[in-house]
Amino acid sequence: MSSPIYVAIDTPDLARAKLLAARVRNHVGGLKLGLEFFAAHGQAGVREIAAIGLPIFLDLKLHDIPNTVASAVQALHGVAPAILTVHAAGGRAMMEDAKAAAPLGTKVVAVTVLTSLDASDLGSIGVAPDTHAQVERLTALARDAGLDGVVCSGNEVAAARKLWPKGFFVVPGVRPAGGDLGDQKRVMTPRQALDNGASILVIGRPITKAEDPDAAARAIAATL
Ligand SMILES: O=C(O)c1cc(=O)[nH]c(=O)n1[C@@H]1O[C@H](COP(=O)(O)O)[C@@H](O)[C@H]1O
Repeated sequence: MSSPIYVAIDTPDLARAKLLAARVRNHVGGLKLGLEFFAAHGQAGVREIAAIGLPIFLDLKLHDIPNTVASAVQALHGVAPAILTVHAAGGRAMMEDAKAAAPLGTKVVAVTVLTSLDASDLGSIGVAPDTHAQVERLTALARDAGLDGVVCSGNEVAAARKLWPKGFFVVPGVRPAGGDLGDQKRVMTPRQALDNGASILVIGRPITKAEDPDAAARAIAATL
């Protein structure tokens, strides 16, 4: 079975992205490219990284009116990523239209509550300050909209999977024991996140900022 680790290649520097991807390629299951990389290099850049031969998770976290999101997803057919993100908070119609516009083999997954937010952050944007309840609510909405899965933290993934046993669960906010949290607030170790029901783990800085990214990826893989 291929590794559940997707490395977040978060850099606007194409040469660095290629180097990182090439260094970790034998010990991870896929590569995640997000806003930072896409803003700098667009689809041409995605194709260059895809040429390394691993599945691509294109994390654009689309969140707009249904027509705009569907048109953006349609415009991505040239890269047809393995996984694509939208924000569940965009609503059911937006998610339905995003899925309908996606290439056949692309899993469309919805971000529930960002792992950089805690209960008090939810309160500050007018949402009930309960991350579990909000993840569960948005997971049910994504399931009913016909998406493939959701993104949530390792803290909520067991409860979310209970609501959607066949869903595809993406867990970021993953840190090896004692690792630097950075801007993440809801974190978990890779082993715990998998045990709780994650389908894949998104791991960025613990690998990409390590002196030896390949060794860091291997060390994390060894804990799984
Ligand atoms: O959709 C995501 O991948 C995502 C959702 C979320 O709630 N939290 C989150 O951190 N991410 C992404 O996961 C990666 C985490 O990176 P590190 O914190 O460096 O491991 C980043 O690329 C984030 O954009």
